[in-house]
Amino acid sequence: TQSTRPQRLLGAVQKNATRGDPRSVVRAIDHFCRHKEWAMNVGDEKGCILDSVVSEVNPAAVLELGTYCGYSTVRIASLLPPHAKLITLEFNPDFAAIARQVIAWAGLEEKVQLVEGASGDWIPKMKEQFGVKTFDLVFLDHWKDRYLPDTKLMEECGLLRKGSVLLADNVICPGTPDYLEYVRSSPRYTSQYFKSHLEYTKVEDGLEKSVFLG
Ligand SMILES: O=C(NCCCOCn1ccc2cnccc21)c1cc(-c2ccc(F)cc2)cc(O)c1O
Ligand SMILES: [Mg+2]
Repeated sequence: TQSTRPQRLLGAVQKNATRGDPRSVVRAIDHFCRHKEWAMNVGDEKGCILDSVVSEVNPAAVLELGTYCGYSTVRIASLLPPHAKLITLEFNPDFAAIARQVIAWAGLEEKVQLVEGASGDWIPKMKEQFGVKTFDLVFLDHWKDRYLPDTKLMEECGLLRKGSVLLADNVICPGTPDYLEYVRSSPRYTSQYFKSHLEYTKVEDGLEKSVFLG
């Protein structure tokens, strides 16, 4: 039977990356997506911006909304201090199954908890289910029309503290206009746009970094 693109991406990781070497996993995925098949990973250009924000925040607790094949999960987890935890949420069970194997190949299982399901269902249960107090960093990369409702939900559930950083992918392409309007106009956030390009293309895209002011 036909393989899926995520399965072929995993094959490229297992063929070209070294077990336990997160950077080689990232490099293998970027090479596959640039030269073989495009896929919706944050990619190498926006990935460098992601890396710099993660390093600056040096988070103990991270939430990623949208795992896909685990590319940004591996980038983030490889930069976390010891004992820091990354919870990543994926709606699609087939994507989740591939991501688990990519994360394992990178040797980062200890730092990552992959949860399957919808953000609207899981965000209200984060504290009781995972013993989370607040998130130091949230990477939004899931359905673009869920960025705003889920940000409001995280506020309501007390998952953000003064200084929590939201980093949102795709604020230009595919675009998240209602979310951008909200974080840029709300007195409760300080927002900054990092201009870049849609992964593996010349199309404009960017990341929006928003600091919650409490
Ligand atoms: O659609 C995208 N990502 C989202 C996937 C589903 O996420 C669903 N999902 C994952 C957890 C989760 C939790 N709760 C609900 C839904 C939840 C996405 C799309 C593009 C893109 C840009 C141009 C094109 F021509 C075509 C596609 C680029 C990106 O970087 C993206 O991230
Ligand atoms: Mg994205």
